[in-house]
Amino acid sequence: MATEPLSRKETEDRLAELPGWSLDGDRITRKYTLPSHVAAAALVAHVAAVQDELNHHSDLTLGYNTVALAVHTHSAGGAITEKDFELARRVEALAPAHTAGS
Ligand SMILES: C[C@H](O)[C@H](O)[C@H]1CNC2=NC(N)=NC(=O)C2=N1
Repeated sequence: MATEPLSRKETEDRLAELPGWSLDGDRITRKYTLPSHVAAAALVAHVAAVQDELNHHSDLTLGYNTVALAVHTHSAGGAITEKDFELARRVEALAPAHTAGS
């Protein structure tokens, strides 16, 4: 998986395919709302397992009924790379099973 920084246009093109995700400074971010705090914690555990699988570990924050991700690539100097979008797509794919919404 390439870890070169993506251009602004490459980033925006990929974000257009990921509703709910947006650019916040030098990271791509999304916040999910869950039906309960325990459901939110379960989503955190699931995302953490995917992060280990991909060896790509974003900030992952448990709030009250919420889970927030802020993703960039440390090894690319904090830039946004294709690895960030791979993680975002994987999280999008698993979120519906947790009834995670915007
Ligand atoms: C040694 C290991 O491959 C690196 O530390 C990985 C682990 N997880 C990571 N996560 C993120 N977000 N960026 C990285 O550059 C990164 N590098």
